[in-house]
Amino acid sequence: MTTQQLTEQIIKKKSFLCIGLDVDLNKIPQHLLQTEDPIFEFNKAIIDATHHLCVAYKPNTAFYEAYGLKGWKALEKTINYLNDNHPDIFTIADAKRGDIGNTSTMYAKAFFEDLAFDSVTVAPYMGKDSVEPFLAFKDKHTIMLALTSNQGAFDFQTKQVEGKELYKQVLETSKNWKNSENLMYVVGATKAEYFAEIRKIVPNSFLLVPGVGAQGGNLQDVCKYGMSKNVGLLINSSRGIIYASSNDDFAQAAAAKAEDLQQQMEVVLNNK
Ligand SMILES: O=C(O)c1cc(=O)[nH]c(=O)n1[C@@H]1O[C@H](COP(=O)(O)O)[C@@H](O)[C@H]1O
Repeated sequence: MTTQQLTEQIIKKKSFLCIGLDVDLNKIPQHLLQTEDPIFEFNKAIIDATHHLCVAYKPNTAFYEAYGLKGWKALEKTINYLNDNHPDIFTIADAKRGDIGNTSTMYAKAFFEDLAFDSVTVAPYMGKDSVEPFLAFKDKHTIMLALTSNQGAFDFQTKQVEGKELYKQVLETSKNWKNSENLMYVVGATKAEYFAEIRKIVPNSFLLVPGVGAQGGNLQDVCKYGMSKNVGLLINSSRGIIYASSNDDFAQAAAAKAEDLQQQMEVVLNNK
């Protein structure tokens, strides 16, 4: 998928919501545990109830890897279900990968070719030759961690390196990498006050913004400082949407939470 197609979808659906599919078997409704593939059944129900309200889904691979082969199968079924039924929706494998070049190429093949995700999250720590193998894939997107939503972001990311915060170095340096047009960046919603500075460096890049909902980030503040002229935001909520109810009505409850965020986004887009 191209960023142009993603932007068109945002305008059409009046939404830049990304729903995080972080499935925890301890949190899903009990009755699903009797089915053959509870993780997939849960995801399918959530997708069926929410696909008109969001433009992206982001399964975090940790929640699948934790269940071994069964979990990975459920991830494969989920991405296939999305690609078969909602090919217009942007898909993010939240795997936070990155390694020496030939290893990164294999990670990229796993997520872009074998599983056919549109994008994957990557850590910048190992530098250019660890990220460029991901960028080499046409119409696939590499979402690099810039300023994360957690407290630990202050351990390294905001520290000064040669007179500039490390996350700014990451943004500036990566702009010059080969195929950098395939880069997007992660910026946590809990760090809304940093968005204006970030937009000075990457005015047009898409930013994946987790941290709204369970982590307490504020949607309006993120939009105020982070929106680009082409919107340029994908705002993620995982637990705040998918665990809205643990009863039989879980999918409808998730849809209600997603709709609440979508409505707020529509207001922002109308006032843009
Ligand atoms: O890359 C991410 O998506 C990510 C980066 C970050 O800085 N903070 C962050 O919470 N995430 C992910 O975004 C999701 C947030 O989930 P909730 O807090 O439940 O909405 C989880 O899958 C996190 O792993």
